[in-house]
Amino acid sequence: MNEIYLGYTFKVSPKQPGTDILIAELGELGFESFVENEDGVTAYIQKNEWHDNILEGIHIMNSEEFNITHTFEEIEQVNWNEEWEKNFNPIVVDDICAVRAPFHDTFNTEFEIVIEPKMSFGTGHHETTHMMIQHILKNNVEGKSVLDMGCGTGVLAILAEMKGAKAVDAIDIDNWCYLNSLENIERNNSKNISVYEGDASLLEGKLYDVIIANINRNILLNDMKTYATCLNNNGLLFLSGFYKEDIPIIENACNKHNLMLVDSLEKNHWVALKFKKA
Ligand SMILES: C[S@@+](CC[C@H](N)C(=O)[O-])C[C@H]1O[C@@H](n2cnc3c(N)ncnc32)[C@H](O)[C@@H]1O
Repeated sequence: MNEIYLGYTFKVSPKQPGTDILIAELGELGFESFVENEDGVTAYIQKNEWHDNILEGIHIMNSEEFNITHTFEEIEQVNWNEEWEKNFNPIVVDDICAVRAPFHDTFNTEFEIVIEPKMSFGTGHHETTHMMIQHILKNNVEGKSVLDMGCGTGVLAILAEMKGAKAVDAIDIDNWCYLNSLENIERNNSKNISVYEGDASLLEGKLYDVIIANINRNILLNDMKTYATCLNNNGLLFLSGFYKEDIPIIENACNKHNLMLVDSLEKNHWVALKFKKA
């Protein structure tokens, strides 16, 4: 990765949920990597994706509820490994599933996933990844065909495979995530996962028993019809990447396609919903 990046360091008060909201908004504008710190977050964007007024479209910066200041610098070469290594602690979800880096000690949990996340989203630290892991742990995927849409590091696809899914497709629109998922799949010795770079247009003619999509509200709404078409009857759809306030709009879009809400998890304002196709 020799592209030139701009690194914005934001101080956010109150830090939560301000930092999460800010990260979600920056992600929509093309910022692609986020390193949280004590006061907020440093967000990176490639220079060719950047323009002078980029921060003007960020609603939370004009909100009276939060005080956000920032500095920024141009960076010739970011040492991504160093960045994420200093910020990546192993996590254990419900004492059953650990997500750790290759340099951490092993855990004695039923499932252990080794991830080298680099710039891809999905170390299990983010609330949405954590809750999607919880959903997968609670549900039977044995012998099922699974789609992990917006796979990031591939962490959710890897867990589904470890839990006995017979075939898993993992798709991400981002080239870096696609490559990182391939690496992590090999690292975890996953045999039944196929990774593709692209979006919902790759799904034509596909059918799954379970679809997992942790992306964001607008992309989920946009692609809902495709997900519904690709889901077998009685199939399960797990959705995350949006806030509690977005539940009615997401549920409404799902209901239009015979997808009924059957379970929900919430963590720091983020939610992860389970739908069943009638
Ligand atoms: C919030 S991350 C989730 C990563 C991982 N599944 C997890 O749970 O940690 C969302 C991922 O969706 C990808 N993405 C964004 N838009 C997409 C689209 N239209 N189709 C497929 N993937 C997309 C992003 O590149 C990013 O890796």
